Amino acid sequence: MISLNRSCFLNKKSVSGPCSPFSQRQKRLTSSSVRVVALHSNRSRDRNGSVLMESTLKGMRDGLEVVDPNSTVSGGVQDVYGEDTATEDQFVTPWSLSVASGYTLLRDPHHNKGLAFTAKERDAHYLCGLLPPVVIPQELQVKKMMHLIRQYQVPLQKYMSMMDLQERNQKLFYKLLIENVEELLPIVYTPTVGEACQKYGSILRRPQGLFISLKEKGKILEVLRNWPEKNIQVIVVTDGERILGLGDLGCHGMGIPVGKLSLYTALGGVRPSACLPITIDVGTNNEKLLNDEFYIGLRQRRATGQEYAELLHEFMTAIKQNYGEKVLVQQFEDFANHNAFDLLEKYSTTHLVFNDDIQGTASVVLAGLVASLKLVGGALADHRFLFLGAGEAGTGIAELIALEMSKQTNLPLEETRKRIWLVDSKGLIVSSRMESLQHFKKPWAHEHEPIKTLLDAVNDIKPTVLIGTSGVGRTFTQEVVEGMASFNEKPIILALSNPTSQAECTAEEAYTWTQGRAIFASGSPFAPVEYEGKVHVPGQANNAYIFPGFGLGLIMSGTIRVHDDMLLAAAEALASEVTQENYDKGLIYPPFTNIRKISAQIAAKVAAKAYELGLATRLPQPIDLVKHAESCMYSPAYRSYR
Ligand SMILES: O=C([O-])CC(=O)C(=O)O
Ligand SMILES: [Mg+2]
Repeated sequence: MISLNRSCFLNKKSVSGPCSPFSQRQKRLTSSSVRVVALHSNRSRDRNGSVLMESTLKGMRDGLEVVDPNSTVSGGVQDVYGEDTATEDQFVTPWSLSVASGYTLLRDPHHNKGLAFTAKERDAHYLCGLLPPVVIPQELQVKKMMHLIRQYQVPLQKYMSMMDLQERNQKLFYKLLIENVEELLPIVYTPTVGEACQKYGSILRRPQGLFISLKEKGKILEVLRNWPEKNIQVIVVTDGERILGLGDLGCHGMGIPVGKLSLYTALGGVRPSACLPITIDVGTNNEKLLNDEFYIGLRQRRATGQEYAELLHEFMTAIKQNYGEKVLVQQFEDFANHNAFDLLEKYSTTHLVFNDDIQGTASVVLAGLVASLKLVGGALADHRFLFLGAGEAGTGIAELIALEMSKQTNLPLEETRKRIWLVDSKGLIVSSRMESLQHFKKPWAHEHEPIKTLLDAVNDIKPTVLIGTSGVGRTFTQEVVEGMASFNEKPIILALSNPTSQAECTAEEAYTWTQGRAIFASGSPFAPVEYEGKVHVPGQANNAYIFPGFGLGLIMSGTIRVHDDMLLAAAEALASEVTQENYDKGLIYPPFTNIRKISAQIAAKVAAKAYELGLATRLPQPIDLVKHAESCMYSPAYRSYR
């Protein structure tokens, strides 16, 4: 392989196709399957070697930070390959590497188009003979893949076939996902991703993210530099200790950051090359994994205390050092409660961090509650809330509801919290338990007699809203749900634990036990239920509604810190997307089909709040933030290669 130094970069005209003088000469100079690659002539490189658009350069010369009006990419997203700045009918060069071959092009998921390579492209890029003769458009490829995926009966087979596609042809993967979001979300995400994590050791093919284990202590920065992409904007990181409601899956938790980041791209339009999935491996306390000869992680019990804190601190420091602080949303995902709260608190003042299980879930649930008020009437402060589960999701949601109530009523937070009750594994959280409570539960310890069971708490508190976040399935029993139905005309019941096996009750149970009166949503999807001739469509109160748009809003505005008001703004934006038609079906969330449009609305509201709070650094503020968000979004359409 020949590699050229930078002075040898050629301009656009010099490699315009198979007949250009340069490419003829190059064919002679190199082996028949090797060629030299050009970068666009209208680009220059900054001090770090990144490509700058002419208009940006002009802006810098003028001493201004500008937004290129013609650019379809912004929000600090660098378009190294020129793919996103080019319209679909312009030509781009599919490599920024100095040398490539047709064979490697087919094996490069970023640029591979499979059978969609045109005859001209096959000729120009040394692909002849490497593909069968037929040329098909991307639309037909989508149809073909969907046909294939629908033939698999087992969800995990569908998952694996999607993962194979992601490794083979990234644009096709995202086009499939975007165009069939309702059908494929349960495959690449909850609930199937849960099963994939449980079996990750045996289904892992090519690693899709970075594994940082205790063995990497002292050299995490070096490990980060092994990742091929440099312009990272979103990191999702797990330590695998509480994967969905499935518990400690150690290193197998990697499926979660990979799945979440594919939604950042498909639902929120963040460029795939800007996304980095990370699993931190400090061991596992899962005996089954420790004894499994195929387990892929460290075979030791979890490091805790100082050892854990030091590794995490080195990681957080290295992240900032390597990627800077403006362009990074760092999403903590599926950590155990004790670490999740501490990490969020510790790093929220120094890093752009976000915990999806605490904050994303809170925002999505608040949106559903705001929407459900249209169906049940009253203001938030007129309702009584009872939670089963006082961990990340439970206390996170409770706090955001209390905050919103406080904004609406001008009552202090301490007062509005009193309308919210939480039950944990030891019963109702009351003030007599204060001493023994973990710190994140303390604000919810109200004056009350101790109550041991959820059923007794339901009958005593008489909540209008019952929310399950305990990670334990089948805990909303018939008696509990019937209790809710006995004192509420339309009981609001949210069974949020994931995956489906951990849901507190099924949609069918919720509708049947309330004679079709429940307003029901769940974390994992349930099919519509017919009860006495009426079809009820359950909503999916899953944080996937919020985090992709939320992340896009932070990125496009160059926000440096997350603020609770941004979570409230995201919730409002989501609630306002529920249409009358949705309400008529009993839905408190809009369908996922329009999620990219919804994400743009959420991104715009989040960015607007960031500008208002003075936390945005990408100036000047674009006039139309929704249009700007839409223009920042990654498109999975193929580009034409010169
Ligand atoms: O992944 C999901 O479906 C939602 C989530 O964050 C969790 O359950 O931990
Ligand atoms: Mg999670």
